[in-house]
Amino acid sequence: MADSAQAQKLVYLVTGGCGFLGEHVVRMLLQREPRLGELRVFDRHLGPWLEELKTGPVRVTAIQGDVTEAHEVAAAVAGAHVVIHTAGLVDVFGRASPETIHEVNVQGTRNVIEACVQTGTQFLVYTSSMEVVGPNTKGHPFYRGNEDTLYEAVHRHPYPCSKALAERLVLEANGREVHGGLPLVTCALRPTGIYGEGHQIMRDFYRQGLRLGGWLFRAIPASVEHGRVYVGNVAWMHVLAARELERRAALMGGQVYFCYDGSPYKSYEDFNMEFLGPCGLQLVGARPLLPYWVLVFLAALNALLQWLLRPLVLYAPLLNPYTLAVASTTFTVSTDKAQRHFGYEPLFSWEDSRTRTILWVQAAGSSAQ
Ligand SMILES: NC(=O)c1ccc[n+]([C@@H]2O[C@H](COP(=O)([O-])OP(=O)(O)OC[C@H]3O[C@@H](n4cnc5c(N)ncnc54)[C@H](O)[C@@H]3O)[C@@H](O)[C@H]2O)c1
Ligand SMILES: CC(C)CCC[C@@H](C)[C@H]1CC[C@H]2[C@@H]3[C@H](O)C=C4C[C@@H](O)CC[C@]4(C)[C@H]3CC[C@]12C
Repeated sequence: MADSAQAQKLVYLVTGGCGFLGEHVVRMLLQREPRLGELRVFDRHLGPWLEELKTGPVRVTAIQGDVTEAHEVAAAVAGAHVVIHTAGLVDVFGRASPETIHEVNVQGTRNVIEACVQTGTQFLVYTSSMEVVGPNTKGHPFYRGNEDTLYEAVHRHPYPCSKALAERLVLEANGREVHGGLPLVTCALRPTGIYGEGHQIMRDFYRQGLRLGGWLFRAIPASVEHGRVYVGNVAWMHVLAARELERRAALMGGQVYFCYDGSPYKSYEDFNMEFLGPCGLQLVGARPLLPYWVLVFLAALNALLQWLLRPLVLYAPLLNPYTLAVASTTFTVSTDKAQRHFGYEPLFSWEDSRTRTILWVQAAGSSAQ
């Protein structure tokens, strides 16, 4: 990737490339990365949509593999110039065990780093999460904060714990010597709640609203702001960061960046209504219909039932003490660090992001997808 090799074609590897975000990163790379020569898509579960990409001008290689298997990761990384590591177990509902979450998110990330070092891959972009910062277990608001805002990050839940540990590994690996003698350059991107085409929780809320005759019931006060960012912009930020890591290694190496765009600051439910409203749903109540303590009680009851039923059946509802805390604690970002460091500007306006998401909810909600 030297000056003389401007026309050199690059090999990119996207782990988790068949997930919600990963698919957008894969498609974005194909559309917007002119130096792309080969795109390797690594995932435990490969999507059938990959087949259609194989007919284009860029070589697309689908690799079924597990990030917890070091040899599979090393084989996929060998010869790649850039790795975008989005693979992760996103579970805040208690579906997977804490050990499994740790294994995939922490050991999987360690395997990716070691594979880069062993095989000589120099550039690594890691998909972190806002949750490496918060909301914390004390319910402190993070109001339009940035990467330098002081905040007491206290993690107990396995998912944010694992993302925080993995992010630290990635940042600490910056500067390590990779095979061939060059330094590894890493950075971490921290999306807030991602929305857009492929967002399964949004689709689930839509279907639930349809089942309830078109009504959803407000649970969280409208004054609680929850950060959201459009998936296309998060993908674009990954592509840009990966592209600029080489040229701006000294500035970007070892840095974290919140993902942001022009999406409005709203409560989780009011934000969802931006899409579900035009799809025919209504949110009942200007204020929460149930007192907060009732929600706390129901969330605790769900956690107890999950624990009691675990030997028999997996009971993993959306409401639990952790998701209630996340949804009811203000956490929003306001920053321009990605713009200053690597020239990021959102590719999709809020209007565009909204329209694309509405069209997807309408299509996905009515199909058996
Ligand atoms: N969805 C959000 O709101 C959000 C917000 C912040 C950060 N993130 C982060 O973004 C990344 C992608 O999240 P997503 O929402 O697209 O989730 P997702 O579940 O849709 O995608 C994750 C992908 O990783 C793959 N994967 C899981 N375990 C694997 C393993 N052991 N080996 C190989 N592949 C494996 C899955 O098959 C899946 O395709 C994650 O790292 C997540 O922590 C997501
Ligand atoms: C209390 C109920 C009314 C609603 C419950 C909503 C709950 C399922 C939602 C609220 C906030 C959501 C999380 C948030 O957008 C950010 C992230 C970060 C990311 O790394 C993984 C997904 C996650 C945890 C969202 C999961 C769903 C949450 C908790």
